[in-house]
Amino acid sequence: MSPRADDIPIIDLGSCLAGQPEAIERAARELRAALTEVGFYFIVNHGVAPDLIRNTFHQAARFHALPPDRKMEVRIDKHNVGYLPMRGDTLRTSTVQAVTKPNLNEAFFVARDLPADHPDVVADRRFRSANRWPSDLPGFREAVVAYCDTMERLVRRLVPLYARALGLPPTYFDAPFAEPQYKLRMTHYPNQPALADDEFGIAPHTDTSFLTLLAPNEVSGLSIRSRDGHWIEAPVLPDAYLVNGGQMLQRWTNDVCLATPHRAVNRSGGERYALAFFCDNTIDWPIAAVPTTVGPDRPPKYPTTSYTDYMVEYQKRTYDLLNADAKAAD
Ligand SMILES: O=C(O)CCC(=O)C(=O)O
Ligand SMILES: [Fe+2]
Repeated sequence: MSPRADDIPIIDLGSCLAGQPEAIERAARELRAALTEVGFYFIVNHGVAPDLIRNTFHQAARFHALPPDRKMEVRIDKHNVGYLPMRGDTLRTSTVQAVTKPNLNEAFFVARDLPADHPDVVADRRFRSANRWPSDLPGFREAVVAYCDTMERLVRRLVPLYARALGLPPTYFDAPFAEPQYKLRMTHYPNQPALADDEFGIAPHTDTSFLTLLAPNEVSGLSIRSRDGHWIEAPVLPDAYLVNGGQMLQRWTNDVCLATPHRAVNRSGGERYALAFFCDNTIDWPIAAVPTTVGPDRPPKYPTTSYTDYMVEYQKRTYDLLNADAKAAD
């Protein structure tokens, strides 16, 4: 049995990142179990410097401490970058339960920091925009970009394990993840002392991602719905990233891997911040079930899609604010 924190497996990346073949195969076996039975796992010895993580949490707090009008200057746009105000989204897409109340959080979203003269930025290509950085917040952009670069490197080291976990050659995901699409969500959850019935910091949902990297959080509040339907509080495990699969992973694996519902409520008595790095394949890569997850008895459950098509539809259903903007533009 591999180690677990409550019901969530812990995968030690130390020796696999050092390239030991047996360690890679063992981690791949543990990863398969995690992805198919739980949908969440912790990673330890991931190589991300604690100072970098601490500083990125600090940057999240710095951003959210800005006056509201400063934050509204970088209000979220159709590319899903920028500031999402408190109660700015309702997770209507949730298959977990009917969600009617908007989320009690505010968030700042960052994507790959494309230069203003990048052809996709110039063309205003959906989800390939320049980021919306706040003015007069020295060092913020550099720190956040450094964090995203580190997360991207970690994903590059994880995808060979995903390939092995799925019985594929280790290089299988290298090309689809050559330039991954990603979003860093820097979320602020105010303390919620009295919990209204269906009001959450973030309501029960599954992520859209292939994988999400949740930075080690000292403040608890996240719960995960187990397959038998009860909610498990995610333990606070110092220095461990918590990783989960989302809807894109289900599509890539024909539902062999789980997208496990989760939710967060901050009852810590203080502020809670979260750093969620949602990562997907290169924007144009066709998203279809990998060969080891289909067969005569297991036909593909989903039509082939693309990041853009999928996210356009998802956003329409999720973001109140964008919908209001779109209506105003009609
Ligand atoms: O706040 C957390 O710990 C998790 C956040 C989350 O699930 C999300 O942003 O999708
Ligand atoms: Fe999530």
